[in-house]
Amino acid sequence: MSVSSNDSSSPSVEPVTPEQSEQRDRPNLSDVTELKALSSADHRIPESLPRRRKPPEVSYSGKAYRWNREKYSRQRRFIDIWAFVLKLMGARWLYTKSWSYRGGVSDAKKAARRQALAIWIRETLLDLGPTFIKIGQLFSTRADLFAAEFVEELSKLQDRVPAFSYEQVATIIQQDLGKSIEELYRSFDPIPLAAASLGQVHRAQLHSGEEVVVKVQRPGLRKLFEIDLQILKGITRYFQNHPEWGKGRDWLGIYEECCKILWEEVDYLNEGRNADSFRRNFRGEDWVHVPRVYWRYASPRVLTLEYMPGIKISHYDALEAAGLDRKELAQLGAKAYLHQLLNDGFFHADPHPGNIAVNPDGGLIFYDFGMMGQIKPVTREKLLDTFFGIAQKDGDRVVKSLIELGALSPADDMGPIRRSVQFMLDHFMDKPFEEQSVGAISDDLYEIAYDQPFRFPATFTFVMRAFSTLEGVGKGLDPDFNFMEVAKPFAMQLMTNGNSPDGGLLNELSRQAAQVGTTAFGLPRRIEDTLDKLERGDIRVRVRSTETDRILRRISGVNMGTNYTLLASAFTVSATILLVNHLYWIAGIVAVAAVVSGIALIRLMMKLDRFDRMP
Ligand SMILES: Nc1ncnc2c1ncn2[C@@H]1O[C@H](COP(=O)(O)OP(=O)(O)OP(=O)(O)O)[C@@H](O)[C@H]1O
Repeated sequence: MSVSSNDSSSPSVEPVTPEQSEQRDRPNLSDVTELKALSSADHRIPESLPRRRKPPEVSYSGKAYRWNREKYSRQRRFIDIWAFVLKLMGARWLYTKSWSYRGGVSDAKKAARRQALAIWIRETLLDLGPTFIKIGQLFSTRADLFAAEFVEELSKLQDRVPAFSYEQVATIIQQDLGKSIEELYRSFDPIPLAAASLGQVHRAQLHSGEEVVVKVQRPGLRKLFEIDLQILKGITRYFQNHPEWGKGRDWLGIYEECCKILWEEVDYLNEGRNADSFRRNFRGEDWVHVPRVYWRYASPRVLTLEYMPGIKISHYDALEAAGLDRKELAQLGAKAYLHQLLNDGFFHADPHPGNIAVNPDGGLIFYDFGMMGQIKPVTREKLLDTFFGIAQKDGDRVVKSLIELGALSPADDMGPIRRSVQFMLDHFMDKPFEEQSVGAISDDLYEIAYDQPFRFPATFTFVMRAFSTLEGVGKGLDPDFNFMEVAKPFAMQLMTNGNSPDGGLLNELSRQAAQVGTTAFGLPRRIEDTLDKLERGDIRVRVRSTETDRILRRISGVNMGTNYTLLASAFTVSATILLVNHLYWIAGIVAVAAVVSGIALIRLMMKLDRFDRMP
């Protein structure tokens, strides 16, 4: 990472250009240099601290962002956000109308329009700033809620936003830690190593000599979140009450989930605690590294971490140049995730390639612990139950465990959902389990969930996203990589070593044997199942009686007959009065109405007579 400044007395913070930003994610040989720097500790950090900074208010594209300031006007945000929502609703309405397009509504054209809308949404979210960038990134995991084009476009939402000034960095550190940068750090690089929507990362050195990075939060972020989330609550309520969009969707629940995640992300003390827990979970493993937190230099908006550089896991050329085995790294990545999920129940919920690096010994370094997922032991038990259900292609068991997991909200009629799950099990289980791709499985699941009156909870979608992202990372490193293959021994170990809820596979089998035994002595299994389904309301019994039908039809016919009689009488009386008053034309029209009502009455009477004569 180059650290340079043209004017040491008054250097200005340059926003990272798209080229520089892209450079970070492309295979980059300079990463190897970075590793050498780690071993020799000869990187240069400017000794003198800059005094004046000019806040860069333009983005990489040269565009000024209205949100990039310390103070926000509630009214302005209200107008900007509602303008976006109204435009979105208008665009959506227009895009679904065939008459507005001369070219017609072929599927390809519809998809192209949806794609154009998705691109516009992504760009506008970037314009609307950090809250919306983060929400867009969160929604990019929700293929159960949004169509594929939108999810794909949102997943490209990278927070390439302007860095904020060194002056602002210095003020935040002084306000939060009560000391100036000079007092706290021997040196401090004014140019950020990375700048994202929520904060930026600077290299620094402590007076005790330790190399560190300082993560500083964007000024005014909490205020912006407060304003935006309040406005969004109003919008969410509107959507929830909308007759079409609110149907079957818990938008308020989704809003609450987003709020929880966003507030957790802006608390750097929480991120520090997460980093510590994560390191503790891997303390026995020398192949996973987590930067140490310097708690004396930490606050909700400032986090000082051990400097731990490495080659980004997606920089394949640099990895090869450093003599690292890509296949092995792919396995390690998957192993690290299975360890987190199955052993610890605490996992990194954002494993994009920018957050994982490799050190010279081939160990994995994890960054950014702002978004973590947690799976409680009881949830793990249910997950295992789901696993058994999938293995046995038992749709009932899968749905039941998913309900217990909170992954499915029980609906009045679970029949269609159960049938969809069973259909998926019958189809995707055609292939052996280890040949499945996580991406394909989650796509199937989301396809089932989309348009159904249930939603997956955030944890579940995080796990699926973490797995599919990781699968992508693994396949990039090693085209033959198969996540399921790596997962299988882990799952088998869990099932057989007593960690499983029921004490292992043998216990599970004996439990099932006992169950079968009980059923054999009692009612046949199918009757039991049917009674279960009846109790759950999955089976609807339709009782039809011809006699009741006949009576109902007759009652309804008699009702109609009364109406026609009334109409015919009213029209006849009116026509007579009009005739007496010499209003011949109107009288004629009303008389025709009276005749029509009379004919309808006669036809109805004949129909009723036919019904009565039917056996
Ligand atoms: N301890 C560290 N040592 C070396 N580099 C680090 C360290 N922590 C972070 N970085 C670098 O800074 C980048 C951004 O860090 P991090 O992801 O924690 O910030 P962020 O503001 O949460 O960014 P984003 O929202 O994009 O994930 C990392 O990708 C990594 O290159």
